[in-house]
Amino acid sequence: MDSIFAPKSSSTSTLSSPAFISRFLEASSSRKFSSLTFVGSRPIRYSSYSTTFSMVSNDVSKPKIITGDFGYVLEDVPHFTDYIPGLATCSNPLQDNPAYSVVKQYFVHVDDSVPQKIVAHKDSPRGIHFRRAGPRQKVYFDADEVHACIVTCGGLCPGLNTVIREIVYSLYHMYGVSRVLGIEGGYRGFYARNTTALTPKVVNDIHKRGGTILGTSRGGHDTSKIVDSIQDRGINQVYIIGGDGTQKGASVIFEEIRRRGLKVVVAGIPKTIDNDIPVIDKSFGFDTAVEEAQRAINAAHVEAESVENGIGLVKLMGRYSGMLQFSS
Ligand SMILES: Nc1ncnc2c1ncn2[C@@H]1O[C@H](COP(=O)(O)OP(=O)(O)OP(=O)(O)O)[C@@H](O)[C@H]1O
Ligand SMILES: O=P(O)(O)OC[C@H]1O[C@](O)(CO)[C@@H](O)[C@@H]1O
Repeated sequence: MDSIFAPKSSSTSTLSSPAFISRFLEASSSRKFSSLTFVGSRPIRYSSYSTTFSMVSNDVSKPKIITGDFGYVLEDVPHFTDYIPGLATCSNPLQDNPAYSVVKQYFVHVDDSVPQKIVAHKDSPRGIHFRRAGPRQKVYFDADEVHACIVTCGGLCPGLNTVIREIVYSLYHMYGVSRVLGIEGGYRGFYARNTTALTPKVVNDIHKRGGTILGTSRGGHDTSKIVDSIQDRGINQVYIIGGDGTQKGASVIFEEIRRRGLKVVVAGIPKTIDNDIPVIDKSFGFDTAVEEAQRAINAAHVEAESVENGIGLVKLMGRYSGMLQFSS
């Protein structure tokens, strides 16, 4: 969440790139997260270690690839600094926050990236890397300037309300932002009349409830109407929580925002109860799903054991992913 705020573009020799781990690889299952757009960006300085960074593609429809020495490949994501050069920056408000300023190395270094594969051989190429998430020292928005919105799309997953709450709390309490709007009922809520003002008070208890307080839906993705609404409402940070379809939608929203040259950040927050995203440790809600599944399995086990030739059958969600079944 901190990565929505990105550090300063230095004046020379920089390439802009997003701060969230930008691009999740396709899952081993059928789920595709190939076009996630995450927010926050920072310049990539030519570091002393990797001296040959070069941008291979800066087309939003194609992967943003940066290469370096020893077979280093950074699969980056697009960001508004790609098309709005020379944006002013300011210090991250967290630098003055006693809760964070005491922690050494709290901020993510501009050159930090996360390797796709942990195991490597001494002679093998360094391989594919992703932008590392986390707070940067410099950000692109003044707190007063920010008008954020949050939307949830696709199916339900445990933890959606917790994610909404954390975004609101972080924006308010860590970054001093006071305008956060809840878009109701998924993508189509952008062009509906109703919205919800999200304040710490409004979201205080929502993590104790299931579902999403914003409501969700499938369908209703009209890109230009959505971006019209973003523009008309003066929104400049868009937090989109949802699955692979939702992230494809987020990607085309960003493309339209880019086409219009708007200084608007689009943050895709991946939601999958199936935990089928490589690179990240665990997707939110997965643990709860495992716990619930265990309850069902245990109950079925008791039933099955209590009768002669008893069989317990529990059907779990997951389609082509076996993580939930395996873990339960
Ligand atoms: N290729 C796409 N381009 C634009 N919008 C899309 C695309 N695919 C899906 N969407 C939109 O994203 C929203 C959610 O998509 P979808 O119903 O596929 O759920 P999902 O995000 O994949 O979540 P789940 O994993 O629960 O199915 C819908 O409003 C849908 O219109
Ligand atoms: O019923 P369908 O179309 O297979 O989709 C259900 C899938 O959606 C999810 O509920 C969420 O992605 C999966 O767990 C599940 O496998």
